Amino acid sequence: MRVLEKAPAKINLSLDVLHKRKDGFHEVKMIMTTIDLADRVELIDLPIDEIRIVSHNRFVPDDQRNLAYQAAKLLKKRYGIKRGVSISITKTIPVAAGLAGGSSDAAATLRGLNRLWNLGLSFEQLAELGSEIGSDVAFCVYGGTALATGRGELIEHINPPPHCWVVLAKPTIGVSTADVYRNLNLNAINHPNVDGMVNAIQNGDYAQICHYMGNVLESVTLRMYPEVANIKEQMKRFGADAVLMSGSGPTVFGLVQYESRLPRVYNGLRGFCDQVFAVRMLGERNSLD
Ligand SMILES: C[C@](O)(CO)[C@H](O)COP(=O)(O)OP(=O)(O)OC[C@H]1O[C@@H](n2ccc(N)nc2=O)[C@H](O)[C@@H]1O
Ligand SMILES: Nc1ncnc2c1ncn2[C@@H]1O[C@H](COP(=O)(O)OP(=O)(O)OP(=O)(O)O)[C@@H](O)[C@H]1O
Repeated sequence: MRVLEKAPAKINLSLDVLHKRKDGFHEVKMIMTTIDLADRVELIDLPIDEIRIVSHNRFVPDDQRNLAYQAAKLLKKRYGIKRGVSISITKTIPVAAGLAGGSSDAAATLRGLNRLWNLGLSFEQLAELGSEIGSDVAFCVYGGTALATGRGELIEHINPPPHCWVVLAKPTIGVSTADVYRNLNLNAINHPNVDGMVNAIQNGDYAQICHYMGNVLESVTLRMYPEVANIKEQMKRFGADAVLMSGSGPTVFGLVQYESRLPRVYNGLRGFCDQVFAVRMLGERNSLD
């Protein structure tokens, strides 16, 4: 049997870090939403008890380092499953980009294996398993739009933001999330108003959404990689309504309300970056279909 799952990327419309926890992780408060940029994860039964990763992307590990592999292994162990699976990942989401590509592949693997192996697990159970793999996986199990707290695994669903376009530009560098958190100076944080963002989204107020966009991790990544600040500047100059770095970066996204303004932003950025995308904000829970 064969099962196909869509694995969409996320962006953080707002990302605040409250403090460092005893377990070494940081307590966060952030708004995540899915966008129409997705990997494809295909799961096929194997006649032998083995997890196989197939990915024709040289930046994606094809062994136990792959988060999709870890998802399958965790499910097998937790539920004593003695079946093999081939996990074929077609990457569209740039790697190490701040868009949760690996986390979304892991979440898609959890959803897909739940179907392939008829486990009957709820999304809540899958999200709980996912949080053992990485902080972003729980959100990616559900997709949609959410306020995420804890180390990012405590998910509270909120309304989708109003429809708009998202232009993404990723410089050729890859960023280590652990390095960014490690270099964050908690005493010099300019905290974004995450509650203001929640209200703006619940009210469907596009201008206020633009107003409340903020990400404390920008301070670290922009210092490490000045080209990210340059891309932000260019995106503003080409007419995006609001511009922010996603997650720990280095991808920068810009919101554009009117389709007529999109070509100028998209084409302008193509001159600076080789990885540029113009996609729809999805934000609805059924965006995984
Ligand atoms: C930056 C974000 O992508 C925003 O959505 C996430 O906070 C990071 O999520 P992620 O990539 O799934 O992160 P994980 O794989 O769980 O953790 C990678 C590393 O980032 C650091 N980390 C991550 C999440 C968190 N709340 N505090 C942390 O300090 C830890 O050093 C950890 O070892
Ligand atoms: N399925 C996968 N796809 C991409 N990278 C993966 C995958 N599994 C493991 N990795 C490893 O994880 C690292 C980070 O990749 P990923 O694309 O998930 O980063 P990210 O988008 O910055 O994640 P996040 O936004 O959750 O911090 C890569 O360098 C790669 O070695």
